[in-house]
Amino acid sequence: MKELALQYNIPLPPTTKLKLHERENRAHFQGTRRRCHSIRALNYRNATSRARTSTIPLDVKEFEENSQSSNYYMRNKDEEAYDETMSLLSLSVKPDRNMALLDDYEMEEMDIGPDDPNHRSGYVAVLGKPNVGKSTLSNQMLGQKLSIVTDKPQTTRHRILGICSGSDYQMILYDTPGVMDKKMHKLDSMMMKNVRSATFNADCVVVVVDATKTPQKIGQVLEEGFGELQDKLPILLVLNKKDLIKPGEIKKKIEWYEKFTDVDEVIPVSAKYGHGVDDIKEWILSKLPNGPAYYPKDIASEHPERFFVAEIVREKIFMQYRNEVPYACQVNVVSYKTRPNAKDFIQVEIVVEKNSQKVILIGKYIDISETSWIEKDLNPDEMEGKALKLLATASRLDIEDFLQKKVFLEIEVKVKENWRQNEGLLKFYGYGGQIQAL
Ligand SMILES: Nc1nc2c(ncn2[C@@H]2O[C@H](COP(=O)(O)OP(=O)(O)OP(=O)(O)O)[C@@H](O)[C@H]2O)c(=O)[nH]1
Repeated sequence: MKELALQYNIPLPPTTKLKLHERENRAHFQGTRRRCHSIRALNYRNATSRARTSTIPLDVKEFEENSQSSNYYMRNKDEEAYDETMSLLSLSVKPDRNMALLDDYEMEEMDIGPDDPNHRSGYVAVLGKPNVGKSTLSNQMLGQKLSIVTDKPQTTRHRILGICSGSDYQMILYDTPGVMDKKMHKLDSMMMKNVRSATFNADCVVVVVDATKTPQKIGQVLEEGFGELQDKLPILLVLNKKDLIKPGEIKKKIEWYEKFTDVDEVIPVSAKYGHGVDDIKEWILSKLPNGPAYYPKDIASEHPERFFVAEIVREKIFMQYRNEVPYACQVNVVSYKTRPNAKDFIQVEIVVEKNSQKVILIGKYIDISETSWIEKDLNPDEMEGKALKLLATASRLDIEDFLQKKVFLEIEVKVKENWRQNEGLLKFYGYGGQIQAL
């Protein structure tokens, strides 16, 4: 009956549909469990009736129409209001725990025990200034790389949701963009708004600071994170990069933070080397409320695969180019086709603000100051036009490693003047708190 309904695209009650989706996912990701980046949020449900392959990207107009209907749905949690065409994933809605309820077969399959009164679950917002190591720490806690890590500040643009599960707990981490002093573009303001909505859902907050820097009050970080929120959440201050300073200095800095900030605890760590990460987990667990899991335990993120594909390409851009160019790039996966007897076909566009940036990305001429990939003994003339090819190869290898399968990757560079100031485009690119679900 359910299969027939799906076949003829007859709307099903949301819960049924969600369960069907879970089964599809389980079959699809057989053998690659830990890499399953499935989606189970409340407002993703109707995307389940579409094929996993999505070829036609939404345009800005369609996006706006859909986001309106999804807001409508959020206001009226009434199944009649469910819009069959919507395929947007809201990053600010906490899923209903009941939506994750599974049948016996699924519980057994996913290694979830029966109702455990001591089970804990909740949301954790990871906040801090740019480049302090938030993404490195989140990746360490998750045990896999979900957020991109570079030596350049402000590389995290979206809130990355990572799910870390154990037999008796589930912590859902929001790795947020670094809190900035100055907001240069509309993009920066929208990113900061998203930082705030991460704490809106959170049960506790982890503020990361750089141990090599002079201690600083964390007021701005908390203000950006909490906004108008009245209730103060438990706050842990993580003194990161302890490997770079002397033990005596660590002690002094811990004392300073304990004395001059209003945090519940200070823990020194070295996220890069995994030192102290278990202490952070232990602190978080002590703050999470009792309750069942929000997501099945084998799921690592709520974001779709195409989101991570775009993030991988963005990371490679940061590694290959210098100065302003990486910051002016927006990466979109415009088409992702899974093909049964061929490699997956992924089409990516990189949007830049000026033609001069496009020229640098493609590598039509080489400006040593803008690129970091050029090797000293290579003649720049020989490299002409090869920059994009190098970028595509580096990206493809990482995407294949991430997806655990071979892909065909095509990258195109486009110019959209001042996209970082264009609110409509920014929302379309996911900075308004909603990303395209497929
Ligand atoms: N030595 C050392 N380096 C670290 C440590 N943690 C992070 N780093 C480095 O610090 C740099 C920034 O790390 P990220 O994790 O990208 O920092 P972030 O806070 O997420 O940065 P934004 O995207 O700007 O918000 C990278 O080069 C990391 O390798 C650490 O414990 N020790």
